[in-house]
Amino acid sequence: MPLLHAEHISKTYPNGTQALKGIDIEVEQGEFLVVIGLSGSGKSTLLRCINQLHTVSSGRIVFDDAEITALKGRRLRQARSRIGMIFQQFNLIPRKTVLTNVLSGALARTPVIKSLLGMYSAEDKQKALAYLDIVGLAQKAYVRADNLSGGQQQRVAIARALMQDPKILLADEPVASLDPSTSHSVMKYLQKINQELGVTVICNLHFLSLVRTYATRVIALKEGQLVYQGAPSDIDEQWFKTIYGEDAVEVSIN
Ligand SMILES: Nc1ncnc2c1ncn2[C@@H]1O[C@H](COP(=O)(O)OP(=O)(O)OP(=O)(O)O)[C@@H](O)[C@H]1O
Repeated sequence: MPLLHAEHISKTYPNGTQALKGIDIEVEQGEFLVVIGLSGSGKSTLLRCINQLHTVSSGRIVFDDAEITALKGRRLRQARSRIGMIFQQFNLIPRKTVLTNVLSGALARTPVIKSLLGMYSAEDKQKALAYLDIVGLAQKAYVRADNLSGGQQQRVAIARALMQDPKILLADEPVASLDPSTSHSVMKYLQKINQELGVTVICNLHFLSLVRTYATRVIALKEGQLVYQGAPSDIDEQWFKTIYGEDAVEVSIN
């Protein structure tokens, strides 16, 4: 049984744009799956449908044995709490400390009044510090988030997502705002949590050189359809042109 199974999912936005057109994917526990494709091919929409930020127009998604596309209310919140997400723009609260930002990842199981007052349990604080250590930022716990570099902020976002005890982490172009060397650093931490904590990762990326270094499997979208799935090493020049178009040229990120 795969950890995640998207069956023939389609998404049409209210303005009529058909962003996904009948996608089938299975993701096994422990994979580091990278999604590639031109801008507008549907990568973000796919991730947002998986964690139900967007509802699918048709098809169904089964995650961890539950059909999340059919869940509502508390059961949907429970299922979603096992799906972490990080974004291109990090989405931290800039004026709060790094530790407070990480603790906010525990919101799903913290009573609203306690979270408003910043009253997190000692256990959650310990856990947040341990996750900051995993992403190499324990010494920055009491620094304001907006004093950190972009790469460090993305690592805080990873620690925040880990507070949910996710089974799967969705990363929507996590390095698109970062320079090349910082991009590798963030990707290495994602690889670390995949390999050492066993968190399955689905990550949208633009640069094939990163894909080749970090992905255990790749899928490619083109105009909302799945056009490739396989090993990163099997993406030869012909596949590259199928995915990105005849005129595309590969650019490396070192
Ligand atoms: N909220 C929305 N309302 C209407 N159309 C949308 C919305 N979000 C995305 N789209 C459209 O859906 C299509 C797929 O967009 P999506 O953002 O999923 O692609 P993407 O591959 O992630 O692109 P990028 O790499 O630029 O982020 C595009 O045509 C886009 O313009």
